[in-house]
Amino acid sequence: MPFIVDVTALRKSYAGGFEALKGVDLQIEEGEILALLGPNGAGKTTLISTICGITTATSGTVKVGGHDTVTDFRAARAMIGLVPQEINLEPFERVQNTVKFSRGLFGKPANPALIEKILRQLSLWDKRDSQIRELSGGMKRRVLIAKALSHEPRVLFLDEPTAGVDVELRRDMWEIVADLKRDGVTIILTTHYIEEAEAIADRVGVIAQGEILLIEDKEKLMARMGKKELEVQLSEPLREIPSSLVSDVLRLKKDGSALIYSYDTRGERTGITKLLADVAAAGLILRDVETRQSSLEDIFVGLVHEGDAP
Ligand SMILES: Nc1ncnc2c1ncn2[C@@H]1O[C@H](COP(=O)(O)OP(=O)(O)OP(=O)(O)O)[C@@H](O)[C@H]1O
Repeated sequence: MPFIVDVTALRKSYAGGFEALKGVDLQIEEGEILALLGPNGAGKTTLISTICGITTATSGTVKVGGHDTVTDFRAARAMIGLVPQEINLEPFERVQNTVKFSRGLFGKPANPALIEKILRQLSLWDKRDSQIRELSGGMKRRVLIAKALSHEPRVLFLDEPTAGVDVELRRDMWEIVADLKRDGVTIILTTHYIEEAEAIADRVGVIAQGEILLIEDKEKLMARMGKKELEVQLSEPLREIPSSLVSDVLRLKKDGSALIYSYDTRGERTGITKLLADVAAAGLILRDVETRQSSLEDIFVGLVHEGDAP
């Protein structure tokens, strides 16, 4: 099946010569949720804006639903819904009218039943006659999503949908995204919140300094790069690791209360039995042991940090 979004060798230099995208390739399958993670200034918004045809690429091609976003702009744009980072709504307009108007801009005939469905899905139906200025920040974000969905796009871009919203609303947003996926909408979102990618994405892309450093199925990524740690809590804190135990995979917790042992979950042997025997032989008394899996956050920080290296 052809990709619903197909980006090839995309470059963008802004006036002044700053290269915000340095040859990005990105293929997205219909119906998936892709989370793009990256530090400030990585190029996430530039990438989304270029795919949506709001920013002009310096070179490279973008196809959405098989339509080139330059030579076949209208057909490509009709397939795309974009929820921008900034709230750019008309304060005196009413919710329902704003959403209807957005649909009209795409030359689509009025469809009150669809607008009602969208407003209900986003819990905005009760607010349909409110003026935008009367809404809370979270409600305004929902209106942005409703506008973006009004022309029935197949691909929805959400640029930091939950930046600055409270925990409850963030969870509501995640449910909204899951609902849209069930309706078959492909979703690409940018985020600074790793737990957001962990919670909702099928695939995760990491972008830094205008390049995609990695793009992979979330579960596989976590299994492949995941390391485990064993924390051996001691009954008496230590000042330093006893010489018989010194190794590159063992470190002392800052307060000296525990030894932290890293091991690879894929290895045939974890080395834990030997470690515990060595700990006992060194005369240390254990209080407790705990294991933990490294998170997407550890993976992300490691990658972006590597990207900074000269
Ligand atoms: N119109 C512009 N003119 C010149 N430089 C720009 C312009 N827009 C963005 N940039 C630069 O391009 C780089 C990428 O910006 P972009 O907004 O795409 O990053 P981002 O990953 O979305 O960041 P954030 O997470 O902070 O939103 C930044 O260094 C930014 O300063």
